[in-house]
Amino acid sequence: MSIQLHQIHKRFGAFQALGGIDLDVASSELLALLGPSGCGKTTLLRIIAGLEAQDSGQIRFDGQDISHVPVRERGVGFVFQHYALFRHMSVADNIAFGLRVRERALRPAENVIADRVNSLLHMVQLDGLGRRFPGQLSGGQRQRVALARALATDPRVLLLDEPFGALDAKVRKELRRWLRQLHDDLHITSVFVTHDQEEALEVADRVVLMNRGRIEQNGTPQQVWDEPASPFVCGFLGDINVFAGQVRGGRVHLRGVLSQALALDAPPEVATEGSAASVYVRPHQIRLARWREGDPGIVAQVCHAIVTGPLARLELSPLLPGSTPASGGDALQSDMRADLIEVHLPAGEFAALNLQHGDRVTALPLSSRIYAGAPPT
Ligand SMILES: Nc1ncnc2c1ncn2[C@@H]1O[C@H](COP(=O)(O)OP(=O)(O)OP(=O)(O)O)[C@@H](O)[C@H]1O
Repeated sequence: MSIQLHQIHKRFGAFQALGGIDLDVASSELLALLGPSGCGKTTLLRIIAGLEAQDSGQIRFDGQDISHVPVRERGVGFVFQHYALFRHMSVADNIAFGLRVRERALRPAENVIADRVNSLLHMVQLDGLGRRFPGQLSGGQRQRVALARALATDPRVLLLDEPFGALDAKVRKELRRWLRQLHDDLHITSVFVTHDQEEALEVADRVVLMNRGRIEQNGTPQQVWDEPASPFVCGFLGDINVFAGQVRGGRVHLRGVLSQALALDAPPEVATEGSAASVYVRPHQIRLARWREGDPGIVAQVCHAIVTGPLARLELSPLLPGSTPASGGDALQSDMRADLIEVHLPAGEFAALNLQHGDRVTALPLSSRIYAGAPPT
């Protein structure tokens, strides 16, 4: 079952929650709606489900307009963040619920329901736990029951709202891999909401980045990671260093930090001489070396370093323009400080550099994304 959304608008009073969403979800696709709190992800999911009415725009399932079809007739399964299981019902009764509330003519016989419940319990790896009550299960188990319950009625579309949001990091990781596996087995068109970029990139076939009720980018995990379409997307997907720059002679020169022999190629859309640019560099895309006169890079001092397992994370304090790296311009003492630079490097490389607090280094961006305009303040 494919889903097509066309120009979905939604207001809550004067507040525009969705400002014209166009989105196609292919049949059997697992799509993530990703974005910061309040950007409209849940509202969009609820509109697809029919739990919320759009102000305008169309929703089609397999090309058929279901914009005004009530929730019960849309054939969607829904999983919420907070389990939403019936606490007074056993696990088996929870899973059977959607089948038992069907009108008499469509309701399966009790033995058919029992078989279905058993096969769903098996699918979510909870064999033998049908008689337990939700209070006797772990959070991860409860979410799997919620998923089994959503699947019981053979929905055409599965919608999941932060399904693992309330779980601890380890269980969350396990369950998202398991969800991916389950999706690969069932091929049910699924849309899930998350504000966790790692979760979206790891699990989804396609990621839709939302911001303030609009879609900023729509692409495969690889596309949005490698080619973020906007500063917002770049900043949202993982840790980032942002530098102010200026175009001179077709190249971008950094401002606000002291750099040596460093100019970056300006992309065509940022080529106007003298114009402002923003340079986005991920912490692992920086090469670090002990400072030497003339070596290319941003001149900085080591502020802070921690090693966790295979990774060293450093914070560097860049020297300010006009200071001289060899003698003065002590960035650590200065009142005027630029933002700290975050650098990630393999722990072995960090150990080999043998850096101490206050040591002077050059930080060379190996790869960057450059956008027109000054960085956001
Ligand atoms: N029933 C409502 N009445 C008024 N405002 C609402 C209502 N539902 C949502 N909103 C507002 O619409 C905006 C989008 O909400 P929504 O729940 O879709 O965001 P979200 O991206 O899912 O956020 P989160 O990740 O925090 O759940 C928010 O500013 C929210 O306060």
